[in-house]
Amino acid sequence: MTNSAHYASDESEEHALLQVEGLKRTFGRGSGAAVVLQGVNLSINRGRLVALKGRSGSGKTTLLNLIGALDSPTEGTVNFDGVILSGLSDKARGDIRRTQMGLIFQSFALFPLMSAYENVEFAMRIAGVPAGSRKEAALQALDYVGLKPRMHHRPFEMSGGEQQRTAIARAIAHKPKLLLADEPTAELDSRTGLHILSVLRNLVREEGMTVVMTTHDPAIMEIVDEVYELEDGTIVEAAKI
Ligand SMILES: Nc1ncnc2c1ncn2[C@@H]1O[C@H](COP(=O)(O)OP(=O)(O)OP(=O)(O)O)[C@@H](O)[C@H]1O
Repeated sequence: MTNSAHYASDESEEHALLQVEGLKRTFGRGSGAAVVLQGVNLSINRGRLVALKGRSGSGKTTLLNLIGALDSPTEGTVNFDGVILSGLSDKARGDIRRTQMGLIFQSFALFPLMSAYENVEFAMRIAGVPAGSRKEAALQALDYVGLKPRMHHRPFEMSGGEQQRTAIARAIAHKPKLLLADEPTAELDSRTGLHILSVLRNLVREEGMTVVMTTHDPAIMEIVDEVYELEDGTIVEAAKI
């Protein structure tokens, strides 16, 4: 990032990894338009584990997609590590997402014909990690989530928890600053879900990663540092724990 025009000028906000201001997202136009986010503000510092909660349809995934530069706001800004995402070209935004963020989806979204190792290695190729360091980084990430012994298995040969741990390994292998997870425990039984949460907790505690996840899961509230509650597209409660 060398284009200083995209850097935020406010020195006092320097420490926040993520600063969301006046974020609005409307889908459609005219009388059929759906206003899904109507002015969301939040500020998240490095090394925090953060939950976005709210009932179904409150706008959690929409907000996560905007933070992850998968979508563009109708109004407002997402400032990621000093860079206003909507001020960038599509390519520059994609580069930031691939190299500085990691994404985990509810449905794991693994390539079915690739082993766990190949899934992780392939994602690093996409993230532009040099060939010489991919193998070691993939093994390290798989080891971190406790999956090294099963790394040659393909998704259909793994349990749901193992698939989700593969998805986490894939999302962290390139050492992103920010990990975004959309309902990471939704498809899992409660015990497996707790295991996944402890992996996320450790990533924050031991690696200093910043994690933002959407959830309906009450167990998640037990382990997070901050909770933002969304209702009808606005934050109705923000709690630092
Ligand atoms: N591309 C789109 N076009 C039109 N409406 C959309 C689009 N994406 C989301 N919405 C609407 O925005 C609202 C919020 O959706 P969103 O997925 O952000 O909610 P959520 O809080 O994540 O819900 P859930 O907990 O069920 O996943 C919903 O009413 C949804 O129908």
